[in-house]
Amino acid sequence: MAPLKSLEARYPLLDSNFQSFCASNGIFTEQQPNSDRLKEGITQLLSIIDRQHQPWLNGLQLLEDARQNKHVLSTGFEEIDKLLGGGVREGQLTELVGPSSSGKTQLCLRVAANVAIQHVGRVIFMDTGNSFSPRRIEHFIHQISDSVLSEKVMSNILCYSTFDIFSMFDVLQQLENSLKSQGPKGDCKVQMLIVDSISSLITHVLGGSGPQGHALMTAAGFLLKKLAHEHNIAVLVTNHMVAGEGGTLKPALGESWKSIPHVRLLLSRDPGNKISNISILKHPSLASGEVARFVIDD
Ligand SMILES: Nc1ncnc2c1ncn2[C@@H]1O[C@H](COP(=O)(O)OP(=O)(O)OP(=O)(O)O)[C@@H](O)[C@H]1O
Repeated sequence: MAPLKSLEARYPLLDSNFQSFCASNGIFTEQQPNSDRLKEGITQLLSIIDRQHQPWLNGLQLLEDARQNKHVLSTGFEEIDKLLGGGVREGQLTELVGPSSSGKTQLCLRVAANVAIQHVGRVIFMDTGNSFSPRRIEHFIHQISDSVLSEKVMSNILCYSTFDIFSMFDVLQQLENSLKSQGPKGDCKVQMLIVDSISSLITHVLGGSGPQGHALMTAAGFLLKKLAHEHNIAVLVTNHMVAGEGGTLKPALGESWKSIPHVRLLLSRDPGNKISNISILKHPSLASGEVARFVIDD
């Protein structure tokens, strides 16, 4: 027990309970107190424990991480990419706010098709309102490129239907477990996670005066940002709009949500007009208020 005990002062986690657990499971025995293999095992165990904690990163390491892992994914719309400095960024939570029929779902489907084609990555689409349309995706794939194999691209877009916030947590947890076990060099990297719409899941639990709804909303935002950051995924969520005071439209997830996403974009389209407008409401490195015009489908 002596070598493990000697580590106790440096690593308080290796307390007497931990040592007894190791001893009772034969991880450490009195017979081999100086075994090199055992020391190696302890070092490995400690590094696993260390990895459970978020490391402190300095500015240089963060810059290196941004350069190597947090790529910008083209949306497939030149005008939006130009507005956003290349597209949506891995590691960030991007929110698309817009009134009903402004084209949020259509834009998500088109972006999903583009990411699966251009970036040869996997896209997870969480459908909360039966809005996912494989036919529409196929249509967009042919629109983007007629030379790609649509079967292969389609098979890289996975759809999960979730109709309440708790099943969304379950799916996100499963996703996190599979990403952890797959490691960074999995066969086909998950590059984008889309939740259309996150507001329809959260507004159900926000009603009433209790604090649980807000806690669930914050937990959902935190989990999405954690997945984005730790697994270098671009997360895109939609937020519908509701009538506020005087009938003016406002995002369904309002004041207490707006600090959660890294990027907030407002989508709008006049009825009967093919041209959509997208403007920056919030961005960590770009000015708000800039607008781009684009056409989702010719
Ligand atoms: N399969 C389709 N083919 C062609 N146009 C479509 C198709 N589905 C939807 N649209 C068009 O796209 C417009 C935007 O629809 P979309 O579902 O993207 O809006 P939304 O912003 O997600 O609305 P909501 O918040 O109500 O879900 C629709 O009004 C319709 O004109």
